[in-house]
Amino acid sequence: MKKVIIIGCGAMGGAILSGCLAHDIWKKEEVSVREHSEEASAAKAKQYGTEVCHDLKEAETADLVLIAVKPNIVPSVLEELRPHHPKKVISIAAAVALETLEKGLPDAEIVRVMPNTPASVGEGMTAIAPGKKASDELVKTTEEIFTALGKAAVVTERQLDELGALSGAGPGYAFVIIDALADAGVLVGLPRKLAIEAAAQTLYGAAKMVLETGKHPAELRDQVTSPGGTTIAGIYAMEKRGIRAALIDGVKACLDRSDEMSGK
Ligand SMILES: NC(=O)C1=CN([C@@H]2O[C@H](COP(=O)(O)OP(=O)(O)OC[C@H]3O[C@@H](n4cnc5c(N)ncnc54)[C@H](OP(=O)(O)O)[C@@H]3O)[C@@H](O)[C@H]2O)C=CC1
Ligand SMILES: O=C(O)[C@@H]1CCC=N1
Repeated sequence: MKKVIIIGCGAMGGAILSGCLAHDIWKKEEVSVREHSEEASAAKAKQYGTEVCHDLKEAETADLVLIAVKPNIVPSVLEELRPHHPKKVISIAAAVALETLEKGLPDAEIVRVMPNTPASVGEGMTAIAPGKKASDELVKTTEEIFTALGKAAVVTERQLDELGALSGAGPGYAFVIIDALADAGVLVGLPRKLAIEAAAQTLYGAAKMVLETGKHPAELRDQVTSPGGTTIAGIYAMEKRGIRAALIDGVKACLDRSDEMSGK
């Protein structure tokens, strides 16, 4: 039996946990969760049907420790963990560099990972950057976990930060776009529920076409835009309002904030 400790079982830690349980990567009894208090840990354990990590001493014998707290909490978690010499650690914290993690836990094999919340429904996109001491086995285990929860790519640490701004934060952008398209549907007369379903399914279907055909998105867009037709009129109006520049600026601002947070 494996022993996995999840430190911080919020939006992302919980998404990874539910994905791993659903895909039989971990069994409930193999996982213990730790929150900032015993009470909070018990509540999360009850929610997911897992065990509670009562004492970080348990990290001494754990096969894997997943750090999934907010970046500003990571230093205190590293301090708490250090005396217990965890062997294998995955950190999903944005803007907390491998160098910082390796200084905090000098004995551990460490991998930095940038997942996203669609991992909870098996459609995640995860970047994996191995630390200096990370064994091939830990990288393989990490790839196995996140491939089961969607797509995963082993990349450099800089690319992980860049992907953080694209795919890590990306679901946030996508939900805004879906919400805005649904508003547009309501504006032209559709019921809200139908408008949300149509907006979400349309983005999902378009994304699937890009992934399955391997065609450039511009080529697929051309198939929708008849000359002098309706779609090109819509795209022209959106381009005039700077839709592309808004998205590019958004990703750049996200990366700049990540660099600022990690002191670059
Ligand atoms: N959300 C996302 O889409 C993504 C997040 N990440 C990264 O994942 C990490 C977690 O983010 P997210 O899940 O959104 O944050 P959440 O706040 O949802 O989750 C963090 C959890 O950690 C708990 N916590 C706080 N202090 C401690 C502590 N000392 N020990 C144990 N648990 C503690 C929090 O409890 P409480 O709420 O009571 O404080 C909360 O349940 C961040 O570092 C973020 O950068 C990476 C990719 C995507
Ligand atoms: O906004 C955040 O801090 C996290 C990092 C990537 C997605 N969400």
